[in-house]
Amino acid sequence: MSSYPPASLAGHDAVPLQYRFPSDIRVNEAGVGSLAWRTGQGPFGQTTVASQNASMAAVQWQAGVLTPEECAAVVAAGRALPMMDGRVELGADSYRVSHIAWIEPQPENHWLYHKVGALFTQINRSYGFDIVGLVDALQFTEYGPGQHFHWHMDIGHEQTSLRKLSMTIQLSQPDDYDGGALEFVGLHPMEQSRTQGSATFFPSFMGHRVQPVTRGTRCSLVAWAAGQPYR
Ligand SMILES: O=C(O)CCC(=O)C(=O)O
Ligand SMILES: [Fe+2]
Repeated sequence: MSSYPPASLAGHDAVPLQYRFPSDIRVNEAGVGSLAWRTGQGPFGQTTVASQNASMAAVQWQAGVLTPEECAAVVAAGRALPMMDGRVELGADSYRVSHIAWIEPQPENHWLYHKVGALFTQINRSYGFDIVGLVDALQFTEYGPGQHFHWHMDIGHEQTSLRKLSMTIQLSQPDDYDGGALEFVGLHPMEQSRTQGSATFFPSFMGHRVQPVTRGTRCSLVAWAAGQPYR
């Protein structure tokens, strides 16, 4: 398994606060707030600390989470479902152009849900996010020539506000297609994510995109581990 940033670059050290917020705010008639601390407490010189999370913005890869046979089975299951137009329009621009199908938790797909559950539970030992399961079905995605998914986050409104940790599994072989690179804001394109059966994990708030496929077909399985939204 590998990750960016490398685990050795970041620690789990506790960080003292420069300034502490009180638990409440007073708002005057004009709607302007001011802070007040309880007697004996103050904003400065507090001993309160917060702990760093070394994996908070880390992308991690794991090779061989699905065998080639399992990848083929997921592609067959996805293609057997009604394929939906995954198009999302952003003004005049097509934000996302691909075909998707939802692999629901029917008995024949339980093995895949168990696999995804085990992968998330294991990788979350480093992220330490408050995740409880999946609220979305598993997403099978297929990109043909010219298809892509522009920069986006997986977190958004409504149900997507529960997403914490994203995973995409490569179902295609690297030479099945050209283009189609999975990229993250501020990081170099990563070749690891092209290996068939490999999983890429990342916090769902990280900006990412899939570059246009220029030849062939790229298939992926995408899942999101969910829990209580930020608070
Ligand atoms: O196809 C992929 O690898 C990623 C797709 C994606 O970012 C998404 O469905 O949110
Ligand atoms: Fe995404």
